[in-house]
Amino acid sequence: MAGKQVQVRFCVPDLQKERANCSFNKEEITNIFDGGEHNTETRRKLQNIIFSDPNLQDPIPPDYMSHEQRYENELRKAVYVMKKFMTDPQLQDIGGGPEAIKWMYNSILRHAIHKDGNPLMLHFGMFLGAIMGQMSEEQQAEWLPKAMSGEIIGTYTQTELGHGTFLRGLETTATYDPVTDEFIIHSPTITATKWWPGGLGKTSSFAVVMAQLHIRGQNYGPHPFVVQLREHVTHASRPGITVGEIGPRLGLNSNDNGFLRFDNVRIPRTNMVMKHSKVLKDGTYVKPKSAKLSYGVMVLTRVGICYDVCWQLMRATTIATRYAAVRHQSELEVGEAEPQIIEYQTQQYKVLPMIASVYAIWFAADTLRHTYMEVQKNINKGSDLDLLPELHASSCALKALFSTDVTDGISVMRLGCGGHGYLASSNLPRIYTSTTPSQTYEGENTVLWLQVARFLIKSFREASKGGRLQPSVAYFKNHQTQTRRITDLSNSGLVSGYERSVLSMLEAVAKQLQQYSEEGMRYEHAWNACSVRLVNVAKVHARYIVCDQFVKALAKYEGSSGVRQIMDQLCRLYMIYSVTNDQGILLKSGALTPDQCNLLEEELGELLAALRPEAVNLVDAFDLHDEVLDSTLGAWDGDVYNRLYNEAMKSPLNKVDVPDAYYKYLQPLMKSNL
Ligand SMILES: CCCCCCCCCCCCCCCCCCCC(=O)SCCNC(=O)CCNC(=O)[C@H](O)C(C)(C)COP(=O)(O)OP(=O)(O)OC[C@H]1O[C@@H](n2cnc3c(N)ncnc32)[C@H](O)[C@@H]1OP(=O)(O)O
Ligand SMILES: Cc1cc2nc3c(=O)[nH]c(=O)nc-3n(C[C@H](O)[C@H](O)[C@H](O)COP(=O)(O)OP(=O)(O)OC[C@H]3O[C@@H](n4cnc5c(N)ncnc54)[C@H](O)[C@@H]3O)c2cc1C
Repeated sequence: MAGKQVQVRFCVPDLQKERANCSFNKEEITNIFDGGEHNTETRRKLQNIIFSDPNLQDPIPPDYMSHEQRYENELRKAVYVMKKFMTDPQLQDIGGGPEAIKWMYNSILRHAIHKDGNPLMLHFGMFLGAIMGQMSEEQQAEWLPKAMSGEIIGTYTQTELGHGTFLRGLETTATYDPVTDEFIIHSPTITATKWWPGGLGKTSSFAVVMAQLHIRGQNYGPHPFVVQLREHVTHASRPGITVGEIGPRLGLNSNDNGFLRFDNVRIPRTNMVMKHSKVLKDGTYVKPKSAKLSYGVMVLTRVGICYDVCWQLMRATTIATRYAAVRHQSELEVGEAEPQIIEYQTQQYKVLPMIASVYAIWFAADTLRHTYMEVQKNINKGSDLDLLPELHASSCALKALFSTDVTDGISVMRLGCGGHGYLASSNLPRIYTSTTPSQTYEGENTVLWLQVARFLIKSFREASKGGRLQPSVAYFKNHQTQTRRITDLSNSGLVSGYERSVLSMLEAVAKQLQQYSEEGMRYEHAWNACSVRLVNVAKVHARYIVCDQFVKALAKYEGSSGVRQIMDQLCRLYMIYSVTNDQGILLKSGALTPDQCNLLEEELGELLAALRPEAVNLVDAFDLHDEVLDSTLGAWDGDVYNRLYNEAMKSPLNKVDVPDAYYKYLQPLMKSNL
């Protein structure tokens, strides 16, 4: 147990001092992020199993491996995990087998086993997600056992060379042939080539393929189909299939992201994924309740990404905070000992708001997950889909906001570790390169912001007509009666300040849209001409949601007073950090005055000072195992300098005193200049 470990494990004196006085129960916080005591126990049990298993160690640091070695090493571990989890009796109490694997890959532990991606990530994420969320019960009975057991490995292939964002523009076709009761899957152009899917290059034997459904010359839009790509046993690509890997990326280089082309590949009609839309044998198309239900796997993944980036921020803040408590530099007072860098207010301003952000993200992600589950329940019951626009808008808003905040936050954590933060052994570079693509995949963020804006403008118009509003925009109902200025600076006052700013921004942009329309501009062009403003208002609305959820989560919190108190401080810090960052917006909308901004900035300084003594304890409470951190700077013992030195010794260049390259290139140059 983390609490007990504190008593017995070695750590450097600086960290001992930090840990000596803790005002709250760390274990209670650990349980929050695990989703309950039982989950904490399960995670720790899994940790003990996987981190003591030599088969899950890397033979050399992955940074020194070739492209092929990295892929092979991660695939080896992923398959080992699957086999081990299928049979290990210790795992039976968490469902054993596939359930245990799913459990692990849906937790922070996946980042500990697979440090730079995992060839089976899309299999466990979107392929299984598509089977469970998009297939009929009959289809699930056929496909789920095969996918769970690893008999087939799949991925989700939607993006093409020519189109990622604009789904309706996909070019891959699935044409129904009623004579043979088959679909013909085809890539008519170079730009129709599927491009990017994880695990597609060399790993997957099957794929869910998004293709334009054509029946008797009519296009019914993009629909998902299951296609076999590789033969059983030999794994050779099947006739009509051209498949391979797309080459090195900024990060996640073990994922074998791939390309895929189809040359009139025939699949049975029943391989269309048919929970929502169907094609009958005679070619009749059965419409879904909403055309957007086939986008459901993306929505689920956007929810998952909110948690995933939160875990990345937990790792980065733990590393940077511990390092800030161990690192001494410069002078606060002339002639005095060099202080821990965490004593500098500017350093506190780097780490503490990011620690607070972890909580903010977690609570908002949890609410989003519940909305997702409610919508799923309604879909399964066949009841109305009223909440679908709310779910779409909130999942777009939070995925876009959190992927941006966390990527930026990780960058700040790296800078906060000075030069050592740039070393691969700090793990901050890899945490960064694994997180930044979340701003692009599963919906490029600008595009998602524009989806949110579309929802906001629609809701704003609805509000002015007194119409029904979705929960996240219920506050629009007051928009005509409210004055803009807020008078109290409490958390609820600041939340209200955000509400008023969103409304003020919406009013202005709606007016501009109207004006362009009156001047004869087509709506789509007017929209484009206002889109920078539209993205801005969507971002402020998203920040409002997160602040609001944080305050609401604490209002419901029933734990100890110590934890409650520290979370109140973190919530306050998050609110003031956000508002002061956005003060231009809040001032412009008239929600705040310059004097109020000054008061908030003063309070921000006081909060940083109040939270400073708790910083290390706060990140300890995330309870991240050293294997999860994988960092010379962030390990629990704080033995930073020995770790840095030992890692440097692993560089292959240090195997010999004088490398061959010297004799080949440098020596001739140096000799010729003698
Ligand atoms: C403690 C428990 C923890 C559990 C945690 C579990 C953690 C799991 C870990 C997760 C790991 C994450 C690792 C992820 C790896 C991911 C790999 C990446 C995979 C991919 O990238 S797959 C490809 C993704 N591609 C995209 O996202 C494409 C983006 N484009 C689109 O989504 C759409 O094309 C777009 C932009 C929405 C436009 O669609 P379009 O059809 O053109 O729609 P319109 O703009 O015309 O709008 C029409 C109308 O429809 C509404 N709409 C659109 N989409 C949806 C939707 N999905 N749902 C509901 N409604 C939707 C839209 O709002 C419009 O409505 P109107 O009423 O205004 O008309
Ligand atoms: C690491 C990684 C893993 C991935 N894994 C998968 C996977 O497993 N399966 C899969 O199918 N795909 C996958 N993708 C693809 C990913 O989903 C797409 O790259 C993403 O949806 C963005 O689409 P795009 O590349 O076409 O970008 P584009 O849409 O071409 O974006 C380029 C620029 O154009 C702008 N833009 C585009 N449309 C608009 C608009 N309407 N309004 C304003 N601006 C616009 C964007 O904001 C952006 O600045 C992956 C991508 C990455 C990076």
